[in-house]
Amino acid sequence: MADWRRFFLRVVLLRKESDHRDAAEDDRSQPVLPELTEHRWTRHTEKLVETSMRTMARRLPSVIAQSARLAWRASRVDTSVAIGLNLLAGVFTAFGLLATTGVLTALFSAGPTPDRVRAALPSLALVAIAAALRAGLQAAAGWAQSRLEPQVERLVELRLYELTTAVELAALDDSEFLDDLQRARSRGMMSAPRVVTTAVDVLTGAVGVVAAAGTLGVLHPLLLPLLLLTALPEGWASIRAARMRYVTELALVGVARRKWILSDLMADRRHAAEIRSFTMRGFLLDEYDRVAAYQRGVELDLARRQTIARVYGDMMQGVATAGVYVALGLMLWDGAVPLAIAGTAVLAIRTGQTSLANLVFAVNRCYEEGLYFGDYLSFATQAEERVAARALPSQKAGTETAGTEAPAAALPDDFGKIVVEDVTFTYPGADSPSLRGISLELHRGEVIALVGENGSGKTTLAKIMAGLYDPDGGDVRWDGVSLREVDPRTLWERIAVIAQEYTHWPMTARQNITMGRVGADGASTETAVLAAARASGADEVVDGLAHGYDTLLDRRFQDGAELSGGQWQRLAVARGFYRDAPLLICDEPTAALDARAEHHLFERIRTHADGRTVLLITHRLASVRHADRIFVLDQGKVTEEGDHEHLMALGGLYAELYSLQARAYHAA
Ligand SMILES: Nc1ncnc2c1ncn2[C@@H]1O[C@H](COP(=O)(O)OP(=O)(O)OP(=O)(O)O)[C@@H](O)[C@H]1O
Repeated sequence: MADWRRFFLRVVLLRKESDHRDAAEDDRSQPVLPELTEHRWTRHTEKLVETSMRTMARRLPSVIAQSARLAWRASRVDTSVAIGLNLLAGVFTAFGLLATTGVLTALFSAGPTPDRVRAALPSLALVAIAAALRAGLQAAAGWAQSRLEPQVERLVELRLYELTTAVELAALDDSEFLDDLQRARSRGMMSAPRVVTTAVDVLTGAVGVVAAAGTLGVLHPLLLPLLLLTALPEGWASIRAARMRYVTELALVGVARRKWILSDLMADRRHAAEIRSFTMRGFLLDEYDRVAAYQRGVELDLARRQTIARVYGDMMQGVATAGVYVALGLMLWDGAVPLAIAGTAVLAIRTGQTSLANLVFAVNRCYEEGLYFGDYLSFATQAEERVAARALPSQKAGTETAGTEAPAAALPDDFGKIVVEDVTFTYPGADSPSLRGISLELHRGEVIALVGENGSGKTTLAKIMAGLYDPDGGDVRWDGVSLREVDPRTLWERIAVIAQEYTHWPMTARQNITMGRVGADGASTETAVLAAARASGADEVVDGLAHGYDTLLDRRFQDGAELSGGQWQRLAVARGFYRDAPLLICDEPTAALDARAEHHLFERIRTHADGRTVLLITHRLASVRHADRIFVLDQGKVTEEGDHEHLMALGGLYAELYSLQARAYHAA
């Protein structure tokens, strides 16, 4: 944005704010919480405020081309019908106007009235046929246009979610990427059908203008500029009203965000208990009222100024129309145009006026939606690039996203040894590495424990071993096969992860265990579900549910059940056991479990969880003393390694932490 424009915009906004402060009825017009405006969320509004009609006209073709491509992909038939019928309707508009000349010529000719009317009938029939055909074509084109909307919507939504579920996990730790995703998901995705609709509106308006202008050109070349003269004031008024809306939106961005946050706090079930116990109701309602009062003031002012702009527009249009009629009168007087042509010209000018005003409005909307749709497109391109960068060579050939071809290297179904070699990793945007050269080995059938203080890197290492992040340096190999060389999905087929932060899936208890993976037949799936539930203690939870395994676990739905934190964790553990995977990664699997359930689970893990290899992360050190080997992590490095006895004899961090916990139990 040019500096002077930035300055001007700021002055406009500051002036508006001070106006509102002056006009405030009481001190409730200003919110008391801090400002929530963020530039990156307002960039398009700023752009719209400063965009001139010329810039819009210059950039519009590329927006229209984008929307045409999108519409074409969504439905070739509906796109062709919407465009083709609109063009045809334009032909009939022009045809109907020209036929009107015939009607008027007959009516204005000399002779008795019945004869004149009879003479006008053939042209009148043509006018009626043209009008009926035009209306029919426009209705059919409108139908195709509205059919396009849901198809475009489906296309862009599916594409977005294909990408969000395919990008590597690290992308979702990148705040820039997350911001772009938010923009694409909220306004960008919504704009896709709108950009297509408004592009068709631009076409409809343009066809109407061309039809009217063409007719006027045929009637008399001087009539053409008259059309522009009368239509411009209304176009000016509608653009000006839209600009005012953008400026107001810009000024209210912070206010609107605060309103959403407050309404979410007051209406969401998660906050309900705290609002009551901390007696926050009055404070929140008061703040909401202040924000709403401020917003109302600004919006009422907008309505007033928009009305004034429209009244000016209407007045100017009235003057221009009067001027046109005077000019037409003079042309008639002068004999430059016959009366019938002048009559048709009046009709053509009215048709052209409406179409031109619609066109200007549609151009403005199409450009606006195009800017937001641009967010969607740039996010999709960015995400596609990320997916392609992660894809293996064989996956890249001929595929847009990862996931349709065979992996470059085959991962063994089971393994003899997993080697982690000198792994380093820094989260996107983080200042320091979370892992600094970690090396360890896991042998088939072992129980390996990772221990260490908060933030030492245990979960990060587990995620790298689970193929959720690629290490920056070093490697993880399954019997010599590097995880970098395999399709991560083949790895995910061979591991089960009981994560530290797991999802409370709003599905049935059974689906929470199977997670879409069902066995060869219903009976074997049921047996596996029951075994996994027994192993984790989830069977006791399910026994207490109204519909057993078919109970929906979400209170937002009818008959949905609410589970406690520990009950959810039992289900998460059952999910891990249900996946019959050779490697089981358990990250704090007992944090919410009661003592009995915890003991039961660790017993199973100690006995190798039915033959699996287990990577266990826990702070309950009493539970790791039976692990085959224990790795102690400190600030992203392995500082101690060995079995319990060895580490206790070493007298290092493990011994210190273990003794601390042991003392706490014996203190009483
Ligand atoms: N998504 C993330 N983005 C940036 N930094 C992260 C992210 N997740 C973890 N970290 C950082 O990486 C370091 C290691 O975190 P990690 O979760 O691996 O520790 P941990 O040993 O599992 O801790 P805890 O015992 O508390 O679960 C920490 O300093 C943490 O702040």
